Amino acid sequence: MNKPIHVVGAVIHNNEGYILCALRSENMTLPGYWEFPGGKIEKGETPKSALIREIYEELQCEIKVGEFIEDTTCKYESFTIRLETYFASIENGTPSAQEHKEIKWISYNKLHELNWAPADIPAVERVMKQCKKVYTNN
Ligand SMILES: Nc1nc2c([nH]c(=O)n2[C@H]2C[C@H](O)[C@@H](COP(=O)(O)OP(=O)(O)OP(=O)(O)O)O2)c(=O)[nH]1
Ligand SMILES: [Mg+2]
Repeated sequence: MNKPIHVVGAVIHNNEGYILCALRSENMTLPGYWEFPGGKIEKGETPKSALIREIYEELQCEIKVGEFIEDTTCKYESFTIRLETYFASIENGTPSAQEHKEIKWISYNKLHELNWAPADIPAVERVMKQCKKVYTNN
């Protein structure tokens, strides 16, 4: 297996159980897949500081990083990704797509309807389960 590229993704949620989902554009790798916004951790960064920087670059807003969700390694054809996901909430600003083809808020119980990047599937499942507990008490 190639050495995994360490990537962080933010599961940005609001108080009504909607999650901000981002569609990768034609000029990115994995075009046409939905993902949690974020990107590669750079030298000297922690997952949390990388997420804050990436979200500012990609969505022009400030987030507060919360609970850890998943750590998944996924082998694609020409590279391997280690994706760590964290819940996050918006502290300042309104998300605006700088690099993605589209961003949209989706209710937690509809997340499975999108065409997710393969590395995201375990996180999507965990988010759906955790949100279901919070919003339906079971
Ligand atoms: N950000 C993000 N990347 C993901 C997810 N799932 C997944 O397979 N990836 C893959 C796509 C990319 O091949 C790789 C790195 O993500 P990226 O392209 O966002 O990296 P970056 O923001 O640092 O962008 P760049 O500087 O390399 O252009 O991880 C996800 O949920 N979020
Ligand atoms: Mg990115």
